[in-house]
Amino acid sequence: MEMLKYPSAEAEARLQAIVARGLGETEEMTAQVARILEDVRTRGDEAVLEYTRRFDAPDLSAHALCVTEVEIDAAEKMVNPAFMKALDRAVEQIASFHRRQVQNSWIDTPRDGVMLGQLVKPVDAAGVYVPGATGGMTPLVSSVLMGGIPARIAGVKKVIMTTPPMADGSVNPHLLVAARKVGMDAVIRAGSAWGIAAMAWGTEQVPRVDVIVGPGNIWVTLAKKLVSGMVGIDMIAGPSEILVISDGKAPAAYAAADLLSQAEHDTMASAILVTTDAAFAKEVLAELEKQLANLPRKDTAEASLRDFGAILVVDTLEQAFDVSNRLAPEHLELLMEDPLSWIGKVRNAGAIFCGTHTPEPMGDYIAGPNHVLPTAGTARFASALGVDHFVKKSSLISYTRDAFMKEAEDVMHLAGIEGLEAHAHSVRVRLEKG
Ligand SMILES: NC(=O)c1ccc[n+]([C@@H]2O[C@H](COP(=O)([O-])OP(=O)(O)OC[C@H]3O[C@@H](n4cnc5c(N)ncnc54)[C@H](O)[C@@H]3O)[C@@H](O)[C@H]2O)c1
Ligand SMILES: N[C@H](CO)Cc1c[nH]c[nH+]1
Ligand SMILES: [Zn+2]
Repeated sequence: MEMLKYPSAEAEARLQAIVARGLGETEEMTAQVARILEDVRTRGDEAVLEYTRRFDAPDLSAHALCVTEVEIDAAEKMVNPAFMKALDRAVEQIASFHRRQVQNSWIDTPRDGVMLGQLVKPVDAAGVYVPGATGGMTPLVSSVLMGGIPARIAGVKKVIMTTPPMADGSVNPHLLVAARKVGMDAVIRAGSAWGIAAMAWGTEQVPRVDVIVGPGNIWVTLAKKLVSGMVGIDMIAGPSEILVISDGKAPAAYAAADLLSQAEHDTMASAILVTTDAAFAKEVLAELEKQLANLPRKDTAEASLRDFGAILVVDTLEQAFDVSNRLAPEHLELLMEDPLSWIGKVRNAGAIFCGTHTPEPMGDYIAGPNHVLPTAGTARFASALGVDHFVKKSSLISYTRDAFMKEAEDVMHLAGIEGLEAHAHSVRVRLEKG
């Protein structure tokens, strides 16, 4: 990763390349995902099992898509007290944050004889995708909480989750314990596009859901995009992103560590530093080298920094915020003095982390807000996963006879302009009755 002065032609080219990454899909990838979706739609469990065996768990047995209660009982005996303590704290803090998001139904009487309102109702069934990488290598326990807790708070009756199994067909015990903790009704061992397809269409063993939420790699995200419309989806929550704005006053080691925290997620993740301090930029570059050397996921992080990373040196912090607003990053870190006084400059960002002691991973695991966030520039219009993604709102309308009489003429007039006589007649027939 090189250091670039911004604005400059080189920095512009780099930013364009990062923006152009989008989801990173090719036509062939989209076609492949479409084929998988169709295959699962027509062949159900047989197809899901085939893909799971081919990509993740060669030894998966024929009837084992759903994890059993016995497996979860066994998982509870495998996890240690430190995990349970951390899990309990995370659950409590995430639940407390999401309870504040609940919207109640309301009724109003804005005009004499007219009652209007909005009924907020949960969807009947929701599916939570929990990433696990090939063979369940990076089981995102925290994503179980981020999907399950808001669904439960919204009042969804049936909440299931699906995740790629490990090579022997088992699911990581920490995922299972977290699933029981948030009250998942079923855990399905199926990752990638076939996991999404199973929940979207329903199969013999997997219940069909109304809404699918959760993050994932390019295959998961493409599948969610393709099934959306037939089933609700939360957003495009693809490969992770971080943009750090720094005035150079925090230790360079912090900035480097925070960039790597997201780069290690995926070769397609993106990590960018924008700073007003050229000497600091150089120090961060050196720190990245140093910290990368000891990272177990060095190869992934290195590829991410090479392809979608950048260190930009700007003249002013205002320029730094311009760059950030253009990219609309999933995570924006304000690693600077008095970050709150700059909040007004942020227009597009999934989540904003303020100050030296708020590294991005606090939000990934424990702070309370959801870590499922819009990526690929979609923070321009999309928001963090929350209770709202699990409800729908029905409008409520009621007129008394007198109130109807007052507005009937106007309705008939508007219907006439639209050329919709039956609409007008539905009002006229009542007017004529008096
Ligand atoms: N935006 C967010 O809110 C957010 C939150 C957490 C994680 N993430 C992102 O989620 C992703 C997690 O990715 P992951 O890989 O660890 O787990 P994942 O579960 O998303 O992907 C693994 C699945 O993809 C399958 N797969 C691999 N190669 C494939 C291919 N060629 N065709 C079809 N399927 C294939 C694997 O077999 C496995 O089932 C990362 O990109 C991470 O950055 C995003
Ligand atoms: N940073 C991810 C969102 O992009 C969420 C996560 C889960 N576990 C670790 N990180
Ligand atoms: Zn993370």
